[in-house]
Amino acid sequence: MDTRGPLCVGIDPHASLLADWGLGEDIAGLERFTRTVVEALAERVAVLKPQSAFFERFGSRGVAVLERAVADARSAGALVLMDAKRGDIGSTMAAYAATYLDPASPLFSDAVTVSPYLGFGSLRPALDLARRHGSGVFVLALTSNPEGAEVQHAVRADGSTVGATMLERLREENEPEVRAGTLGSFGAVVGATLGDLSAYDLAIGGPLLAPGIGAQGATPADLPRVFGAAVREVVPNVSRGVLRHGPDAASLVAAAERFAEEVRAAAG
Ligand SMILES: O=C(O)c1cc(=O)[nH]c(=O)n1[C@@H]1O[C@H](COP(=O)(O)O)[C@@H](O)[C@H]1O
Repeated sequence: MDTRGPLCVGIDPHASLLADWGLGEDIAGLERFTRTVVEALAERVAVLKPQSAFFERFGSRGVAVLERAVADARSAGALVLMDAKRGDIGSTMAAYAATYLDPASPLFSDAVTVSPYLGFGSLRPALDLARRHGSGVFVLALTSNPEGAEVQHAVRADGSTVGATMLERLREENEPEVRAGTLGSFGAVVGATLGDLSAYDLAIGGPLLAPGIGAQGATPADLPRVFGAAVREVVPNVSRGVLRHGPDAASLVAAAERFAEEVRAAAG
């Protein structure tokens, strides 16, 4: 992020975007869309975040497009954060972890998003594998969508909210790295749409993925107000807000650069 700018661009091939780009809602359209984004941005932006659902919906050939995108983006020097939002009992979680966090897997990524709502402890296989291979895990804590509150703001027996508990668990997980003076590899997903979060301790010693800028209504200028001092650890994500400028590669690049510049100006 220091060298490439503070931005994560999502690769979300929505049917509506394929249509806007003059592409078919089929494998050829998916392939062209994905290749255009990777070729335009993988040498420039810090992080690319493919949203797995948009590829899985095309079956095995869609997943093959995703595999290729991950490999091409990584070899162009971008970090790949696989947005898979997996979560299951620990023994099954181990298989999800192997899918995204084992270097031998065709979908091996620098990091993966996971859902902790089967209990933070159920994520242990992913946390351990990420630690072993130097990759990362982003845990849903306070999501950008309004429906998230009914789960994440729920108050536990000890008076803390579920979302705050996830942040606390991540803080514990990052402790060894923080003690060694580095940023930990275990991040939280915290929506940029959520307004003032000063009630939460966002200092988890790891990165904060902040989706919601652009199509969901948040702007880079909101980041300091939402994240306070933790704004330095924020990785802002924009998907449709950049992708709607395609298929012209120069327009995609210009849009990503504009967002990165606005983030820099806002977050310092
Ligand atoms: O984990 C995520 O990336 C995520 C978490 C969240 O709380 N909200 C959220 O929008 N996302 C993802 O971030 C992207 C946002 O896309 P845009 O709204 O088009 O910028 C989508 O891929 C979402 O699935």
